[in-house]
Order: sequence, then structure tokens, then C-alpha cells
Amino acid sequence: MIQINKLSKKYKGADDFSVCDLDLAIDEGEIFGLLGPNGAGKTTLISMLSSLLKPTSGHFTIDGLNYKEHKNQLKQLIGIVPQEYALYPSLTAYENLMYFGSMYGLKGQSLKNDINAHLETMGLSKFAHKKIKSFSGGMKRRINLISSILHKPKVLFLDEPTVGVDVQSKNVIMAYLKELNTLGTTIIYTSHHLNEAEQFCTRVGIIDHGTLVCIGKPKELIAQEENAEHLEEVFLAKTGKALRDHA
Ligand SMILES: Nc1ncnc2c1ncn2[C@@H]1O[C@H](COP(=O)(O)OP(=O)(O)OP(=O)(O)O)[C@@H](O)[C@H]1O
Repeated sequence: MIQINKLSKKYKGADDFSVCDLDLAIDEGEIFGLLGPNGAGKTTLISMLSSLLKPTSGHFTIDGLNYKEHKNQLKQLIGIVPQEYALYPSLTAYENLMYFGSMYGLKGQSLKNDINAHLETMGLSKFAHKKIKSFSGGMKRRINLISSILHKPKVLFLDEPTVGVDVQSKNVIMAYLKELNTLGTTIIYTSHHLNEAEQFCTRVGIIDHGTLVCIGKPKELIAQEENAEHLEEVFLAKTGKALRDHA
């Protein structure tokens, strides 16, 4: 479904590459977790794949479509849930979703029905007509997610979808993603929650300093690492214990 070849990104003025010569293939129907320490290059990679950021070199295709030649087709094919909320605070949840649906050419009763169904699944029906600015972080994350999948993307990219949300919201979000995946959506997401990734992902890739340091099924990676019982131990063995502070 996704084929990445020698993909690199060096930001303007930066000394180093944030993503460097990265090769990766992700199959249709996968839930692929992109893991790595702060500054490893996860957001940079996912931003390039979701066409938010221009690669410095290399290329990739999604469902056979090249990002350089098929920008508009790719826009319909993929959904993007960025780290920051992309919502209008002065509009209601419903108004936001109607707006984002219309951006994909959706309209009419079928859009309204879809919005109502998603709000119901996410436990937000009774807040549909409240303004976003009154919503908690977990509620905003759920609306943000709905706004990205109204056009039924085949591939969904999420950058830390459960950061800053409580356990209840997290459970609803992860169950929702699982359901989308069961219905056929390929999911690629970044996370620092290793336990969650261990349970949820078909495969994970650990990235550090812009390159993939290991890739595989969580259970296999754990079995291959001496004395490891969980993905966290694999992660620390592959990326080390040094802090990644920089300014
Ligand atoms: N706009 C930018 N300009 C210059 N350098 C950047 C920019 N965005 C990110 N970087 C640098 O690129 C590297 C990778 O950053 P990136 O945000 O992709 O990492 P990450 O793995 O997503 O980290 P985190 O877990 O903290 O979100 C870091 O060294 C970061 O400082």
C-alpha cells in the first residue's frame, strides 16, 4: 500500500538530516506504529507521507500513486490527523464537521447522517451543537479524528492521536481506530505509548536519528531481544537511555 524509497528530509538551515535515506513498505490493512525518541524524525516522516512537507530527496507511492504526480488523487485517498488540533474554536462540533466534510466535496443528508453516526460512536452526540472552545482536550481529539475520516480514506495517518487525553478518551479513540481498520483502513500512526503500540499494532518501526533501527511485529521484536518482556525494553535496547534534549 505504501512504498517508501530512500526518503530524506533536511530542513532549511539544519546541519543534519531529520529523515535520512529511509526505505519502508507498509501493506494494505496494517496498523503500523512509528515509534522513536523525541526528535527522532517521526513527525517529519509522517508529514512527508501525508503531503504536508516536501521531501528533500527520495520518493514514495501510496496505493501506486506518486505524490509528485497525483496530489489531488492522494488527497482523496488519505486522511491526516495532525498533532495540533485543526478545528475552529468559535464553531460548534457539528459546524466544524460540516465544514471539513465540504472540503472533500461531501454534502447533503448523507454527510449529516455520517457526522451524526461518528459523533454517536465517539460519545459526543449531546455536544454536537456546543462550541469547540468549550471542549476538553480529549473531546477535541475525537472531533479532530472524525474530521479526518469523513471522506472514508483508504489510508489514515495520525501523529500522536492520544497525546494529552485521559484513559477514557484514549480507549474510545483506539477502539474507533480498530473499527476503521477492520472496515479496511490502513493506519500509520506515531506514538510514545509503547504498551498501546504493543497491543494495537500489526507491526512497528523504531526510528532514531532519522533512520529505521528495527521493524517487525511487536511479539517478534520482543522475542528477539534478550530478556525483553515488553516493547519498552526493545525500544531502550535499540535507542539507548540517553536523554534527547536539544534547543
Ligand atoms: N521546522 C523545522 N525546522 C528545522 N528543524 C526541524 C523542524 N521540525 C523538526 N525539526 C528537527 O527535525 C528533527 C526531527 O524532528 P521530528 O519533529 O520529526 O521528531 P519526532 O520524532 O516527531 O519528535 P517528537 O517525539 O518530539 O514529536 C529534530 O531534530 C527537530 O529538531
